[in-house]
Amino acid sequence: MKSAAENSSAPVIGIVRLPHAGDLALPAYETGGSAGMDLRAAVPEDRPLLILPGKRALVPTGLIFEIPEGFEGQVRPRSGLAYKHGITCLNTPGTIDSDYRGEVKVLLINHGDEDFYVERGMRIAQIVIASVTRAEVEERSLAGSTERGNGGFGSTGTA
Ligand SMILES: O=c1ccn([C@H]2C[C@H](O)[C@@H](COP(=O)(O)OP(=O)(O)OP(=O)(O)O)O2)c(=O)[nH]1
Ligand SMILES: [Mg+2]
Repeated sequence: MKSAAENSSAPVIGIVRLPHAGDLALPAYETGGSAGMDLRAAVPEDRPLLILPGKRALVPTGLIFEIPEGFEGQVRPRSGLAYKHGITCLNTPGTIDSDYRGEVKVLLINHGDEDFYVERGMRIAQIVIASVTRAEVEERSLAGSTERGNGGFGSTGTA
């Protein structure tokens, strides 16, 4: 499989380190076929961030992403953290707009029943770069008829 660097059509994501990112590793695809690049927590080495059961926290990454127009970043949970500790992203997938120039942060929630400490450098979530279609909006007086009509929320049954 081609790496992103070998794939000439791959969008280039600019990344700017803020001072508290220090020498943390930049987001990277962990395997050749990974969809997401893992994001690391830029919390102080000597001050892990405690998330109590049922509570949430905005975790800094120390990074500004410059995503090209036509793409977005989707911040998604890591299944290992969810399975082992009940830690997930509250607003999932988080949306990183291509025109956002602030620090990317990850909103974690502790759905587990034990205290969870976010340590510096911990891989807390992953970011998937996806293309975006921007649509136009057109107001209409009537919606066209379809087989489904207004059926939803289980209207087709379960079996
Ligand atoms: O998990 C996330 C979600 C969002 N953001 C940043 C990037 C994004 O471009 C911006 C706005 O996100 P969103 O549109 O989801 O939030 P909003 O509540 O609609 O805020 P705004 O009014 O600023 O758009 O916040 C993050 O850093 N992490
Ligand atoms: Mg918004």
